[in-house]
Amino acid sequence: MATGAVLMIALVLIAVIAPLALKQAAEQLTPNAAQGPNADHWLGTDDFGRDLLARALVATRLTLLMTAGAAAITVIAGVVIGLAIWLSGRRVREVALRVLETAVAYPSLIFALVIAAVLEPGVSSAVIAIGIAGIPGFARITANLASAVSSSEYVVTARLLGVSPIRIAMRHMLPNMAEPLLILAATVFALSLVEISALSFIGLGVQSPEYDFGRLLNDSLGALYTQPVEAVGPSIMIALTGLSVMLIGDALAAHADPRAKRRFFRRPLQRNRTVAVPAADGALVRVENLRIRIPGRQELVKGVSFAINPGEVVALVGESGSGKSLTAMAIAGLPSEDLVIEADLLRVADMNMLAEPDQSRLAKEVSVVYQDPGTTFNPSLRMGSQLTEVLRTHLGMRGDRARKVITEALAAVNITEPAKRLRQHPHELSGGMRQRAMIAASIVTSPKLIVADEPTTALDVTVQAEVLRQFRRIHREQGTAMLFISHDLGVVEALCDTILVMKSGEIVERLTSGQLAARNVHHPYTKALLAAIPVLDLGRMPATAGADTP
Ligand SMILES: Nc1ncnc2c1ncn2[C@@H]1O[C@H](COP(=O)(O)OP(=O)(O)OP(=O)(O)O)[C@@H](O)[C@H]1O
Repeated sequence: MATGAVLMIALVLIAVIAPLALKQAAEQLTPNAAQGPNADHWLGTDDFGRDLLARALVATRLTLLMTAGAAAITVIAGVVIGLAIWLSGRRVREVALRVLETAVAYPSLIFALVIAAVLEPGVSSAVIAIGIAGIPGFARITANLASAVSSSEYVVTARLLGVSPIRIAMRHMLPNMAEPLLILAATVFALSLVEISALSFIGLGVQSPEYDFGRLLNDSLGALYTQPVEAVGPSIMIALTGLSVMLIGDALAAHADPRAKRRFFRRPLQRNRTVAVPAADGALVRVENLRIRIPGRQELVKGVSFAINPGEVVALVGESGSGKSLTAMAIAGLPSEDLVIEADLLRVADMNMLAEPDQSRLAKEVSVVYQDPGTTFNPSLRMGSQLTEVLRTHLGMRGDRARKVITEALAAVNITEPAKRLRQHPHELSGGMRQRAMIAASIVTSPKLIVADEPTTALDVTVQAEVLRQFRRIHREQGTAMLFISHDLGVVEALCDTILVMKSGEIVERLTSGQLAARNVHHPYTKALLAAIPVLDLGRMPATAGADTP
């Protein structure tokens, strides 16, 4: 952004100052005709003895004004038309979209040439021609963006509430489309620059004695073999103007998509650390003094320590934003790339999670079940190909064998007609079914650890009970260790051996299941959580390995 902005500021300064300071050198006829570059005329002079550098700099004002004018016509008309299409009735919209599609199929420069040829050649006709020629493309893109926003719940609600279409467009739609539109506007500016220069170059744009970059290029054509340096000034100015706008557009795009930006700032995990660490203490997971922070800002997780023994079910409980998911995802090897993860020790089995552990081993030994079964699966792929992916990729199973294994796993989590489910898309399954399918997929590799991040929160109470039953069964049958995240003590009471209560990035209380059952809690926050337990009677799980709470 900085380079693009600095370049653009420099160009604007040139556009303001050059016509005032260099007009004489740029336009006064002198006897120094057709000189090559020299100390007085850095780019030489033209056939009339005018300074070529001065002319290129003076032309910046007219070129920028024309480009801005054309881009403004395209963007304003494009946005108005694109929004109007989505605010009008279905019939008008269908016809308008087809008309736009036909117009977009026609190359905009040829469209501009036709308009410019019809109008009298000159500055305003070039601006109007290029501006109008860009409208269909911009309107089409705006209509596409508007189509996504107009089906969002807040727009539908506003419609139901009787908010006027113009108000819906200004308050609800435009602000939510502003970022991509701004980025596109930068592209439109760069395109308009090239097209306006092209029009002037072929004689349909700016007419002598006025001159823009394209007109200067046109003037240089006659002397291309004898005085080729004449083309250098306007060419460089066109390239610099286009470059500055595209750099600004790129920066806007990076700003709109933080993931694109964070690659540059990514603080990698300590790659130089050894991948394998000794696991002599018998714990499956050991976390010592885990700290997670946003670079340059406060810590989100502030020195958390705990262990999970093989076969143990540990719960991380706490209010929203207390750092449960961050802790769990660091353990699962899925930390957010824009965060800094530090710890004295962070290991699963003998894998050092601060280094980059072997992906294939990680996929087999640690499974993750996420909160929202609606977003876990790719809606465009059938369940079969998604559920069998880990088996095919990491266990090298062939398709039919993988399908057989996953069919059995689906049946084990009480999914009816499992073979049929594999042929279905995610939306054809209920939320509870999708979550159980996720659980089935998480156990087929016989992982040592399942990290379940609020796996029941998005489900209704009866489905919650079924999903919890499945976790309990898996634990009983396979002895898999689990890290179970919840903000609900009632849910974890039925499932977990050890309960770690988190608040503001710290573990404020550690409880065994016995202590929790006996309501033997001390921290006021834990007491408050206990008071909020909903009734969900699942019975207790059989006791497993004892809690290891350093
Ligand atoms: N990538 C990130 N960049 C900046 N802040 C983040 C990031 N991820 C999480 N946070 C912040 O860290 C804090 C802890 O987040 P975390 O997701 O661990 O909370 P949680 O306890 O799991 O809450 P919930 O129950 O709502 O999921 C929150 O304040 C959150 O806004």
